[in-house]
Amino acid sequence: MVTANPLISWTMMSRTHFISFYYPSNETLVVAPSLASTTTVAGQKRWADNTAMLAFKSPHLVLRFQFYSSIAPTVPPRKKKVHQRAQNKPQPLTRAIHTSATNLYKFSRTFLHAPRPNLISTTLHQYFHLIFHFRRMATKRSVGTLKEGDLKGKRVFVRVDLNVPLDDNLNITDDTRVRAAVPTIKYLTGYGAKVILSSHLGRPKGVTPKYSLKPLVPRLSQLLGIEVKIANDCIGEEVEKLVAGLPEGGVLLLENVRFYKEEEKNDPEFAKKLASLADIYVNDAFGTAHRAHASTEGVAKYLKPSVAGFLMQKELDYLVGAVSNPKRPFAAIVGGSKVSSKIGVIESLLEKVNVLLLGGGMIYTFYKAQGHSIGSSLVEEDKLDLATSLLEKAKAKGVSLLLPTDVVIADKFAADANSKIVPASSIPDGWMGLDIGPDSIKTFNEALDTTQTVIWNGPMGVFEFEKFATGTEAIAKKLAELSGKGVTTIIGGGDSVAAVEKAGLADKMSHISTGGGASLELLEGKQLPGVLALNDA
Ligand SMILES: Nc1ncnc2c1ncn2[C@@H]1O[C@H](COP(=O)(O)OP(=O)(O)O)[C@@H](O)[C@H]1O
Ligand SMILES: O=C(OP(=O)(O)O)[C@H](O)COP(=O)(O)O
Repeated sequence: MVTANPLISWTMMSRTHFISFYYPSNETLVVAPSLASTTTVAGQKRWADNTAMLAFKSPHLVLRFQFYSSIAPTVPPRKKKVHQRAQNKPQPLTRAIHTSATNLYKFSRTFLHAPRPNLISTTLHQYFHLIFHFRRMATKRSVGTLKEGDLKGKRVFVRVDLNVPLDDNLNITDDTRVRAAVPTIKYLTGYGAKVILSSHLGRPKGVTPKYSLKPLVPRLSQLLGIEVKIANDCIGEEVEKLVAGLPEGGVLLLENVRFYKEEEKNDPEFAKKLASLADIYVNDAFGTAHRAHASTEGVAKYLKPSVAGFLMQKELDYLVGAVSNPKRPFAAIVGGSKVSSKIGVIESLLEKVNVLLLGGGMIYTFYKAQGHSIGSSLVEEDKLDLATSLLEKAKAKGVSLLLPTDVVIADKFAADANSKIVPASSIPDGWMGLDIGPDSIKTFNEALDTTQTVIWNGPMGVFEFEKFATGTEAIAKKLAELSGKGVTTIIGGGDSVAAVEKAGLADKMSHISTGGGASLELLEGKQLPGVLALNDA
């Protein structure tokens, strides 16, 4: 009988989808026959002979499904004869899921003697929820499906995320996002498309010169090997003229799309104006995919096809793929200062991970919730109850949630502050925790040594100050070392990525995400409007 909450994951292979139900307890394990084996054969629903129905005990896998979807129009040769019908007339994915789920229900009732019918339906509910979520996120049409015939001479509106940090002299201090945008642009120009690039920079209120995209032009031109033109606006006559004058293979960068308040309001008229500039829409702005704005979501309604760029695809592949079906043990490291926006992520991560390490500014909310003195450390008073319930939830789920045992404290928030190392449970008044301590680093490293997949979001301390960068650097080094041993390491979040870049370890990691908020929303199980708006594969 199944009693624990399931973790459901979905892996998309080239032509087959696997859905696995993981129950983190020593319960009965059942491997369900694949859908292809259970769907209608010669007018009869039956289990195929070659699929064993297994029921045995295991701490992990309980139910595993396999089905063929609409993107998998054929079944493997071995099954050709039996599944003639499935081969000739592929089922739409949604029907396949439905059939699959119905079969699971019947199967469970018949072969497990329906121990808990309501449990089965709960499982199916979650099953549907997750499948639709991941399916909608992961099966969008790719820019790679567009070839010369589709692109030559066509105007392509490409939403990129060029929201890069600039110093006071408007020099780019981290060009990761510019470099990440290049493959899609080069692909399009290579096929003779006329590329219209659109992005935001910062959060301007109206036209604000310091948020102009002009400083991006030299670096973009250098990376693309062509002279990128810049418009003074993102809509209007002048822009239309510049677009009309674009040669095949040319690139025009529109001015900051957030100079119009209509952008963030996802105003349909504004979206139409943007769309009127082009024939095709490509969204490659993963970092902004969690925003339903005119240039990320609205515009897709008026341009066909609307497809995902290569960066968008890569991000979804890694984040959806690695998190939906991770190699285990699976660990998450969450730090940084955005406690309120990350505490929800912790809750959803507890459903997925085996190990959860917390650092950065959010730990003090947990300590305070446990009754410890935290001095003047960062705390979100309204999240104390949530912190307590998360600690209980982790315990109930058997997730190893580790808080730092010692911290580096400072007498002020400054690079030259006096500092000392104290147990995390006794921070004196007037002092604030700004980094994790050496014992914590050791414990975290040991915990990470056991893992196969690690996602990291948020630094362990105020790494911008050398004195408080040790914990963050230690984690970056550990992940680089683990990557070398075949562990999948995924870094998301602007500051975490900056810390890894600063340590010179970015190229050692399996994946560096260009989206902080976007990757977190994805991990939380939220749908990204910028992805949903695109055409299905
Ligand atoms: N103990 C702490 N107290 C205050 N700020 C912290 C602490 N630890 C880390 N930070 C700050 O958190 C910021 C990054 O947080 P956040 O934006 O949540 O991360 P990310 O951008 O990686 O998602 C950094 O500027 C860092 O200085
Ligand atoms: O930098 C971004 O987000 P991130 O800091 O969460 O990675 C994106 O460009 C989105 O910007 P926004 O959070 O102003 O919408």
